[in-house]
Amino acid sequence: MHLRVTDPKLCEALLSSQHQITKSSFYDFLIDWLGRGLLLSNGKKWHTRRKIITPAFHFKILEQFVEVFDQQSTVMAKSLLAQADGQTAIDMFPVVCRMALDTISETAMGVKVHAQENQEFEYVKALNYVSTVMSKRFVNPSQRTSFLFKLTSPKVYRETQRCIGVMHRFTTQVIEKRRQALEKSMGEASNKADPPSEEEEDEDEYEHYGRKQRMAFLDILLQSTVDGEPLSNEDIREEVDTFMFEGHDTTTSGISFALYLIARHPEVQARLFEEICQIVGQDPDKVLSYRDLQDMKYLECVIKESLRLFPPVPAIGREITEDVQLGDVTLPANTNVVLSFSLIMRNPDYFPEPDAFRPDRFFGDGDSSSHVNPFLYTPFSAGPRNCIGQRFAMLEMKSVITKMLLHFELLPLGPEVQRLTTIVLRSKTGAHIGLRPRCAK
Ligand code: HEM
Repeated sequence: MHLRVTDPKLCEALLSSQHQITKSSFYDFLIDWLGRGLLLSNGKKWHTRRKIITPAFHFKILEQFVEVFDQQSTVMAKSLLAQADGQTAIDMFPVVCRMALDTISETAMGVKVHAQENQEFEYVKALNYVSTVMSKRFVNPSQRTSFLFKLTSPKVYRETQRCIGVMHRFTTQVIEKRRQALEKSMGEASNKADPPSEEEEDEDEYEHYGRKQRMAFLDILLQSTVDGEPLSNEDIREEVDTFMFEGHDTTTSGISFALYLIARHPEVQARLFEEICQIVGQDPDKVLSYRDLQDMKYLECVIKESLRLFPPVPAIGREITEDVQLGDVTLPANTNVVLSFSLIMRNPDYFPEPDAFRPDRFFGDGDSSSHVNPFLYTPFSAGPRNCIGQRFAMLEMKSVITKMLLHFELLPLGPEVQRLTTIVLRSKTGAHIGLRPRCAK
C-alpha cells in the first residue's frame, strides 16, 4: 500500500517517531551507486554509522571547511565576470553545480576535481550523468526498478553502470591513498622521541596528517572502528559516495533558487547587502570566516524562506514497520508513505501568505511561522533521520550568496522558474538571473 502524507499532524507523528525510520523501497534504485550508506541503510547498521559519522559535522571540522567554501565560491564569482553585463540572463544551475561538486569533493574526499575549470574530468562527467539519470528514474515508474530500467532503457542502463564503475574506482583509489598516508603518519608519530604536550594533542585532534593538511570526512571514517575493527574500503566508499550525491545536488538546488529569489526582491537584496557590508565590508576578495557567516542572521532568514518555497528535497519516503495509530486513523504496517514537505511548508495555517517570499517570518519577532514546530518546517527533514549535513549546507549556502552579493548586484532577468520535481527539486526553465558588477557602479 502507498500513501501520500500532506497532513501536518501525521507528518509530525511520523518524523518524530524513534521507530518509523525505515527507508521506503522507493530509494532502492540508488543502491547500485550508493550501496547501503547512511542515506539508505536501516536498523543496526544505520545506528552505528550515524554514531560514527556525527563527529564529522562537529563545528571544528566545519570551521576548516569554510576556507574551501570561500575559495570555491570565489572561483565561481570570478568565472561569471565575463557575463556580468547587466543584460545577459544566466542559468545558475550548471554554474552552481560545478562549484558544489568542487566543494564536496574537497571536503568529503580531500581531493580537488576542478569541475569549474575542467568539465571533461572523467569522474565529474560520470557523476553528472548518473545524477541526471537517477533524478529521472525517481519520477518514472517504468525505470524505478533495475529490472524495468534494464528492459526499457538498455543503452542508458549500460552507460549508467559504466559511470558507476568509474566513480567507484575513483573513490576506492582516493580511499586507498588516504589510508596509506594515515598509516604512514601514524607510524611517524609513534617513532617521535618526545610525546606531544597536552596542548599539542588537543590542537591536533583533527589534524592527523600534519598541521597544514585539512581533515576530510573520509579521514574520520578511516579512523573509525566498529566493534574494534576498522571500516573496510567498501564500507567507507558507500559513505563517501553518499556524501558526494547528497552533498552537491541539494546545495545546488538551494543556492540556485535562493539567488533567483534574491534577484527578484530588490528590497531583500538591499537589506542583505547592508548586513554583509556591516559584517565584512565591501571588499569582494575578503576571506569569509566561520564567525562572519554565523553572524549573518538576515541571510539565514533569507535562505530559510527560500528553502521553504523551493525545498531541494520536496518529499521523502518511509516504510511503516508497525501499525501507527493517529486519532481515529490507523496506518497499517508495511505501508509505504511519501511525506510531501513541499505542500506542508506552503500550508497557510502555519505559514500565512504561503506563496510570498517573506524572510522576516523567520525572525524572532516575525509572524507565527517563526515559532513554527520544527516538524512542520522540514527542508532538512526532522527527527532521528534528519539531514546530517544541514549545518554544512547552511554555511556553504551563506558563503556562496555572500560572495555573489559582494561581487554583483543580482538582476531579475530571464524566464520564471517552473518547478520540476525529481529526487531533488529543479526547474524546467533553469534559474536565471542577470549580474552587474558592484565596483562598476
Ligand atoms: C540544502 C542542502 C540540503 C538539503 C535540503 C538536504 C535535505 C535532506 C533531507 C530532507 C534528508 C532526509 C532524507 C530522507 O529521510 O529520505 C537528508 C538526509 C541526509 N543528508 Fe542532506 N540535505 C542537504 C545537504 C546535505 C549535505 C551538504 C550533506 C553532506 C555533506 C548531506 C548529507 C545527508 C545524509 C548523509 C543524509 C542521510 C541521513 C540519515 O539518514 O541518517 N545533506 N538531507
